[in-house]
Amino acid sequence: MGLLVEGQWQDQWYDTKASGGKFERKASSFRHWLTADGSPGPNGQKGFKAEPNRYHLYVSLACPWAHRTLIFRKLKALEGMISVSVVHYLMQENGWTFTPIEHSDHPDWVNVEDEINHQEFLHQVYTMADPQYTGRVTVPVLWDKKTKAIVSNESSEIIRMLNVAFDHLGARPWDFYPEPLQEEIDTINDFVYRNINNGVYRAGFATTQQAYDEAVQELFVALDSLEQRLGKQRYLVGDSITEADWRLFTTLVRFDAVYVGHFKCNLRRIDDYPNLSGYLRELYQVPGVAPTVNMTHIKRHYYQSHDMINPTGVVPQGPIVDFTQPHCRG
Ligand SMILES: N[C@@H](CCC(=O)N[C@@H](CS)C(=O)NCC(=O)O)C(=O)O
Repeated sequence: MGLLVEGQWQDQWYDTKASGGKFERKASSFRHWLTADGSPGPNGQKGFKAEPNRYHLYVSLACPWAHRTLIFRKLKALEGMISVSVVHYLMQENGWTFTPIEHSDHPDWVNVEDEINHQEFLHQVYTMADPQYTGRVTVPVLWDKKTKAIVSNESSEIIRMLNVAFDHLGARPWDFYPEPLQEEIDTINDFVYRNINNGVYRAGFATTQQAYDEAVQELFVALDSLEQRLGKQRYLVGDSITEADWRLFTTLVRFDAVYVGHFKCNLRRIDDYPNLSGYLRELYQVPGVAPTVNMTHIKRHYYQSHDMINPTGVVPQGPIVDFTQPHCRG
């Protein structure tokens, strides 16, 4: 686990000393935009034109942020237009790697290889795009094969691009960010990001009791309020699935298996919330979503990569969770 400083890899963990034991996530660095015609995106940064077979996603199957982009690629039927490389689930002294995984007979086995740039480490892909890059080397990465550039490494923006940029090229016309709902989606996204998506990390990576206590309290107050909300409506915003649901889903699906134990988010399990657990199963059962969830990568990544939290690297066997049970929603 480390970062690049002026293009040089340095192995170091997050520094929480300066922030009183709190984990503070840094903003992503590459913020260009994919658009139908190559015009600049909403943030005014350089636009890249949507073209079939031009773009590539680097993801970790363990990572909740990267998982969002895989779900959008699947549901928007972009698999034939955007290729993918999966990194090894372990993130240690070299960060994300393409080291081959043994046990190819395992049912959750996937090929771990950079078939596009043939690199060994993801940080080498970052320095191909910017030889002087300083910052963290995170997934997901949206890569332009044509100009050998990183379009974006910010998942919330990549899913917005995938939502519309390829529609004229035959993507499935399923709009997860419809105009009349945008304000409400943005509001709930902010709440879910701070308290839940990033809230579990703020709890898990806290290095003082106070920072942990605060994060856990805020996390469960937020989950309790969403439990209420989902008692009155089927989805987070209105009566159809939106981007806000997928952003919450990737945290919920990891919660009982990883965040309860490894990140000590253990006041309650998602399974203890009738509405949230039914909602989670419903989203999991949307055709195409289940194959994007790889519990082997998820559990092994967290329990084996963070050795300051789990020095033995032992991965627990449970809990037994079955997202295929009836969801009883709607
Ligand atoms: N804001 C980014 C966050 C991505 C992120 O933090 N990914 C994690 C994996 S779950 C990562 O790659 N971490 C490596 C690091 O921080 O060095 C996004 O949503 O795309």
